Amino acid sequence: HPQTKKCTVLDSGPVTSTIPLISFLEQVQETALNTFGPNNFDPKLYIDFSLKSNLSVTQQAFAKLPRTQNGAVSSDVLRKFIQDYFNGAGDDLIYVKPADFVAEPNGFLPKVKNPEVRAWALQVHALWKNLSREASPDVKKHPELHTLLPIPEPCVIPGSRFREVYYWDSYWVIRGLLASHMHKTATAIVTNLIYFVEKYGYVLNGARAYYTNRSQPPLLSSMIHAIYQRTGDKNLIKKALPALIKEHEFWNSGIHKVTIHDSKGCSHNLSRYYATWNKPRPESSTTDKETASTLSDAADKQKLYREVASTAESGWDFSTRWMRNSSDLTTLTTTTILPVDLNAYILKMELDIAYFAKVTGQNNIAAQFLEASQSREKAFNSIFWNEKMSQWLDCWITCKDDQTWEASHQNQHLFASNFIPLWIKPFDSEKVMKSLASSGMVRPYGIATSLTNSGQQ
Ligand SMILES: OC[C@H]1O[C@H](O[C@H]2O[C@H](CO)[C@@H](O)[C@H](O)[C@H]2O)[C@H](O)[C@@H](O)[C@@H]1O
Repeated sequence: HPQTKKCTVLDSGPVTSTIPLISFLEQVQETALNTFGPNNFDPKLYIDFSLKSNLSVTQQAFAKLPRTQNGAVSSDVLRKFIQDYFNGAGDDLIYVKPADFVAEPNGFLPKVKNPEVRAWALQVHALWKNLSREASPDVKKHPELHTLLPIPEPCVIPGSRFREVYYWDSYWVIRGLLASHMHKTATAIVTNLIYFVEKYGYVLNGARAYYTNRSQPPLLSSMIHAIYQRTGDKNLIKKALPALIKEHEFWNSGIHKVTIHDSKGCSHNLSRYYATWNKPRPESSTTDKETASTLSDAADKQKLYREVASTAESGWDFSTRWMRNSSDLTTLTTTTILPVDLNAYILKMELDIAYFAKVTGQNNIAAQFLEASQSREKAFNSIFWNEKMSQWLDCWITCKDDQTWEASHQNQHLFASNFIPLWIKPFDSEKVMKSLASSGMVRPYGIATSLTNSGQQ
């Protein structure tokens, strides 16, 4: 709109400072890419190393490595340096057998009768042993040597290159653990996530020092709700409530909060993804620099890095959902999109908090969060709902002034996220179910994230 004030071209958002170890490991990462080449190169491997000696000793040794005229280090020299000065990625996490694991739990999947399927389900159940870890004592004793963050309880990791606990993965981990009757392990996981809220003010993307600039889809209240339904553990709820209220504040204040006016002039408060970072993500630094290499302007690169990190906060990471041009990753514009799923998770958080407060006799809090949920429900109907398509659509926004935004348009492409509100009681609707069923996204083995085969995640 010609009269709309153009938002700042320069990236001026907040940035969380990082530890010196990360900057050093990024140098090692870059050197490794030059030395070993791009084939099978995983930048995250290098940022997950822990140090055998202190940082300055390691830095000095690195600076002294023999280099060719163009600064390259030979493969043999770099391999030896890595062996001498670093512990392997993931070595600072110790395998631990979950205390409540039994090979065949009583009453396990009672409806599954077919012996072959039961045998397979038990094999899947046994995977908990492979995926359970605790931080080595050295992580607590010498945090400056590790990018891994200490957590108070054992955890379950996604596996493979994801060697640490992740926020939203934990939701499905917990659903699985409950099916496996492992309530203690499930409770330990939420204890770790609550610890993050107490320490950082929100749940980190994952338990690494390079994940302290963003969160992930906020499903903590849903995890606690699932556990409570199974165990009736009121102590857990009492302990969790202050953390959940703090997390709610994180998503509804500062950079995450967007006040938007609808077509009738009513204002609504909704939330967006926004990372406090405007550099390449350390765990993907070489990849992000490559993505930004087509941009010549330093300010444009900075803005793109902010969008990249904010997209990682969405948990979807890269998807045409966040791109203006579906074949160009540099057109990511996540921070100017109001996402249906994020706001649905927050609405669920509000309903869960109200419920937990009621269960523990804190009626004022219950009333306050019920009211918040009603306001968000109104915003859903006004900003996200599309009557013609019978689903909710992400809303692209433009900035009106520093405080207020206006809806620019709804993104009419089909995404699985358009249907997330169905998961929450007030939106349970036959009409939307029909539109999901006919969307083309329901496939034999699950729901596709979108209908665009873009090669993105
Ligand atoms: O399963 C763990 C997570 O894996 C993906 O994202 C993570 O990896 C990215 C690159 O290594 C990182 O930048 C991002 O912040 C991490 O969360 C996946 O996209 C996530 O949904 C998933 O939780």
